[in-house]
Amino acid sequence: MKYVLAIDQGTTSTRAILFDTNLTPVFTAQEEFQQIFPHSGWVEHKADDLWQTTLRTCRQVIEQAGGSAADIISIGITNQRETTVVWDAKTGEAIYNAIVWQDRRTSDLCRTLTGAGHAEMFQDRTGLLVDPYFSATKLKWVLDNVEGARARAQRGELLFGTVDSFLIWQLTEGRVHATDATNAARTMLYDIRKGRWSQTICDLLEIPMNMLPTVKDSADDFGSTSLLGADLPIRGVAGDQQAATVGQACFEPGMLKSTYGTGCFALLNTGDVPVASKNRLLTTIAYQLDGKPTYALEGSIFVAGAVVQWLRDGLKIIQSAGETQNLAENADPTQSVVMVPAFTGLGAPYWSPDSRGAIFGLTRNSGPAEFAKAALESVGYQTRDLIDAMRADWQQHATGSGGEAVLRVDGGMSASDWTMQFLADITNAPVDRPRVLETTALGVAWLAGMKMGALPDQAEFAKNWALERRFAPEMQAEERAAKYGRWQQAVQSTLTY
Ligand SMILES: Nc1ncnc2c1ncn2[C@@H]1O[C@H](COP(=O)(O)OP(=O)(O)O)[C@@H](O)[C@H]1O
Ligand SMILES: O=P(O)(O)OC[C@H](O)CO
Repeated sequence: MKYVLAIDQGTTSTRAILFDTNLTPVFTAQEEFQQIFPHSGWVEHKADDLWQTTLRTCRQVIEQAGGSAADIISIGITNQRETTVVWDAKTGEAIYNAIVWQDRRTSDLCRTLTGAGHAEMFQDRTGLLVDPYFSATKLKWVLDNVEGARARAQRGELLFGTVDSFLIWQLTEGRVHATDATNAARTMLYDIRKGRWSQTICDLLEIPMNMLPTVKDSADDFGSTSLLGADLPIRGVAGDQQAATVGQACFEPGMLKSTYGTGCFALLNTGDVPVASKNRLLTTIAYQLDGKPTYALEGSIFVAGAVVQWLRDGLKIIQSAGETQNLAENADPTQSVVMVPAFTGLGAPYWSPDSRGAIFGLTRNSGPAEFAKAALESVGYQTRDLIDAMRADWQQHATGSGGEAVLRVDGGMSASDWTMQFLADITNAPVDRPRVLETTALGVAWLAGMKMGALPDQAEFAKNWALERRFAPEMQAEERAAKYGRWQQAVQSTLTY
């Protein structure tokens, strides 16, 4: 049997998955690694943990498949995005821990950049809002705070990369320093229209451009590795949310996917047009094939499944995530408890880093069931915020009817039927859950296998997308408006600007 190996290097764990040539996942290995919180709002990973868990999980799946690496046609890498690594160009050793996308240490610097009038320039070039979320200010922080870093970078002794780049460098033993356009688009250093690193931004942030990786297509030649038992080509690379967009076959303008993991990330394909958002969404690259970028509007929510983890690990009112279903079904329908899970600030469309969570509408009878229901509903409300913003941005650009807006969902939390039904109800749009929920790994496996000519082309791949269940909106318009109104009121009162 022949396989494609997908590496999914995520925020809390690394997974290696072997797909057969029908794109069925057949073997999986997964390893969690340490989360480091040195100060409030700081989040780091040991770069070597990201690499070692990658190497180990890859070796484990190959072992599971009978040990023959020669059966692997190609490798694809998908990754937590924005997370920033700076490493020694000779040894590959990181000079500082990986600074994770959730890290807020550069919020003052971002405020200064915005205050100095640079926000528009950043949005024009990169499609992004100036926020600590992205790599640029994290890289500047390393250059400013690790002794001798900037001088060493200027001498060409240090390299920068997002996690994909770091792993490619390690896998190819230093031969390839590259990334793909989707990852580059998350750095806040890349001009998404011109398709090259922005000299203006690098000058402003004093980032030596010689430390930046070469930017390639999402299906491209990223070298090969001989560390897994055979010489294996790396041919697919994409940031995890973009890989999920590909895995969901959202190839037509107007198609929309939303992934529900720890956070939630919705991407709307806008075709070859980089739509500038007027509603505080991000403009990004969904994928780049044959040198041609396909753009997307993205809404990023920092807390989705994480609110369920909080019910389990913080409040301890459930033992497993699945229990929320039963609790929500049995909640008192006369209560209107609203939870705003702004644990680490609010992402799109509010971008309020200093907001904190709040609960409204408690009565003496509010208990675990009402809390669980409010937690699941908060995910639906936040998605509605994004979709309203997307619709507003998209309507100005889309021509023709565009058809019915359908939301394709995936990620761990999309297993929750109750949440998916509420999502359909509150957005007033059908929610489609596919049979394969491993869309992130699937997307990059397809990119890597297709590049080798071993998997179907884009049209054929899109045809194979299969629906498991459609959730159709059932809620009455009046109830929807009343509920969403309460959410809007609640969220407004947590904003700090
Ligand atoms: N049945 C469920 N109901 C509600 N939430 C769930 C359910 N199953 C998983 N989750 C949530 O989904 C998240 C895990 O999804 P996953 O896609 O593995 O996330 P990540 O890739 O971000 O680690 C967890 O936050 C968990 O609380
Ligand atoms: O690793 P995940 O699945 O939490 O995804 C993280 C996103 O890429 C951050 O932008």
